Amino acid sequence: MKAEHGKAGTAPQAAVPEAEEARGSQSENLLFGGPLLYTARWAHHNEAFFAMSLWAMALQLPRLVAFTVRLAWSADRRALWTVGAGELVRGISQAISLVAVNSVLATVLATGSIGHRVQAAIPAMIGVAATGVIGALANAASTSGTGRLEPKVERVATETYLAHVARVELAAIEDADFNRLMDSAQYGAGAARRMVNICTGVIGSLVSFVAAAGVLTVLHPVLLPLLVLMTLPRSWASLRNARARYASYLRWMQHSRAGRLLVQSLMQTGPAPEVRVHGVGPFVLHHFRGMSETSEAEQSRLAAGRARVRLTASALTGVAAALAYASLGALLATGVMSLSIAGTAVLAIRSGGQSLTTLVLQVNNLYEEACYVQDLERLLQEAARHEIPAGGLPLPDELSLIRFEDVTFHYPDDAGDTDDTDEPEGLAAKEKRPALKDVTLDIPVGKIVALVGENGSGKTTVSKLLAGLYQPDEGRILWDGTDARDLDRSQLWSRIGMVGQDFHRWPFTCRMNVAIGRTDRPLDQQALDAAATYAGAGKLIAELPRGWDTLLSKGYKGGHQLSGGQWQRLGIARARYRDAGILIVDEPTSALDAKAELEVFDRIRKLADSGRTVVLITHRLASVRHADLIHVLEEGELRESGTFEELLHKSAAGVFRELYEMQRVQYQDAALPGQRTADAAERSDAR
Ligand SMILES: Nc1ncnc2c1ncn2[C@@H]1O[C@H](COP(=O)(O)OP(=O)(O)OP(=O)(O)O)[C@@H](O)[C@H]1O
Repeated sequence: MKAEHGKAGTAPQAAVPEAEEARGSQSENLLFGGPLLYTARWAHHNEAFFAMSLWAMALQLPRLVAFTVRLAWSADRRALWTVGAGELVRGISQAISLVAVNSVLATVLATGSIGHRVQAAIPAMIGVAATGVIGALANAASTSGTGRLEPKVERVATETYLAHVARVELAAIEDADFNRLMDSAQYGAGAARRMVNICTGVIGSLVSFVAAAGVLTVLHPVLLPLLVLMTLPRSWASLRNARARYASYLRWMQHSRAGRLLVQSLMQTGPAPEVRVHGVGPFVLHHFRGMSETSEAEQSRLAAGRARVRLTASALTGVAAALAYASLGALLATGVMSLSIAGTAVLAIRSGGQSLTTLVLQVNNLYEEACYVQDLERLLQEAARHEIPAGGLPLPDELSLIRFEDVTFHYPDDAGDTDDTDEPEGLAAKEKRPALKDVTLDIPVGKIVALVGENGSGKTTVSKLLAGLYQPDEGRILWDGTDARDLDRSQLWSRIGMVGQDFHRWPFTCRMNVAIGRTDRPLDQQALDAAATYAGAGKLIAELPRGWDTLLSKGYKGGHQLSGGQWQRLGIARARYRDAGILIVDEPTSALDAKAELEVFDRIRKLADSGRTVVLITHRLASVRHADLIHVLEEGELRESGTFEELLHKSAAGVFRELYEMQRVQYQDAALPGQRTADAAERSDAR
């Protein structure tokens, strides 16, 4: 995709007026709530445009080439040496060849018998042939070296990118600016790969050009400036076009991503049923076309600009060429230059012109690719800034209490990005409510602690902070008195197992979907079986077409689809296989049948008996009856804490009691025919 934006994901034909772009297309507004184009203001904010000024880029280029060479060095040193040496030899052989050609011409055009002149030119002719052979061999070595090097450089760059991204705090991954950078930087690996190829070309063309320039300067000092003059317009044109492409790419990046999203929504298995039953297909297609047309307009605008710039450059090149050949003619006519020298000069101008044009084009390509490599480099720097700190205080082996102390937390504020004028009015201004406010609560180790409350009350947020995925804005999370910020995070995570509401369904085999809970140990089939039994997934796995080896992803050969409840069992098995001291289970039974739900809660209870801490988030209040401690949250604040009995008998106005009453009534009203409802039983028992 890179600068080409691709359809719908892509960018623009008839120029779209700026004001119209700023308002966004109908599809953008309807589907995404506003225009998707980034404003130049954002780009300035991120120094992207600053870095694109020619002078700034000229200063950056050596550094970015060095960055790529370092990548190549770590990818395959031998191949790098082969490429470097191959290109150097090729360039030198071209230079020697030009000198030899000059010698052949001078000898053949000299005075004397033709047989004698040809005979005298034979050594130089052999020289031309030999340099041709050496050049071809060097070229072959360089080509094969580049072929080996390129994919490795891309792999090393991609690995570096992914390794950095995987090490950043969750808050960074959710941050809109960091996401934009990840978007633009992902093309850096491909660009680094292309830069290797271009760099090798640059070495070759540079050496050839220096040779031709040397010959020209020796022939007559005026020839070299003429040659440079001929190449200038084309250089200007290609640099200008590269800048325009990159600027457009930056601006349309988010639009491209949204376009790809639309395409994928029609291809993936997840939305496939809804796409059909709800007839979403034609709707999405309609908007795909709408977004494509907007981006086609940008492509056309770019193409028109490109054509204009190229036309101007061609005209200027024509004038410069006429000037160069007229000067050569004048030198010949005035007898300043002999015919043989003029012949060599024409050859040198042609060869030097070709080398210089190639050199300029390659430097220009280098410049364009360097823009993307620079994004990659910037991402690595930003990722390092947001990196999860390594090391820290060790966790005591025997923990007794985790305490939230006056914890206030806001999620990374993507809505409040006021730097971007595309922001829908009012959003940024709206004060965001904290997800947690002054929360103080205890999680005694080895106990079952339940978090309950209405949707959006902050239960999952508490569990994520507990798991060290975010840090509080205010307040502290103390692990036996030590602030979690100072603890070694990798140690902290080794103690935690999580089954989130949206735990990931890996498109891998059933075995890997459980074993991925603990990848730092060799695969242990016995432990896998035990975890499956624990989660009540033994029968389900045994009945899968290939048992543990069944691929759990429709759309691949042999892929199998599980039901929501079956996936939930695997999620529980995964957390159990992780075998961590603190287990966080967020709505573990929402998709389970009644029997399975009872079994799961029973097993969760037994975990606490073996000394593990269970943090249980659930809306089924009857299931928290056996919790040692229940925290009730409302609108991000802690309302009540206590045991089931304490909370029920506290007061009629208690939040827990109110929620519990609502659920209890539902079941009582639904008593089976011939059965007494609990209320009726209570009433008659009282009598
Ligand atoms: N990743 C996020 N980024 C921004 N805001 C978030 C994020 N996750 C949750 N929120 C917001 O934080 C608040 C608390 O959400 P949380 O998921 O903790 O609630 P919850 O009690 O677990 O709700 P539920 O019962 O629906 O799972 C909500 O207002 C929600 O919109």
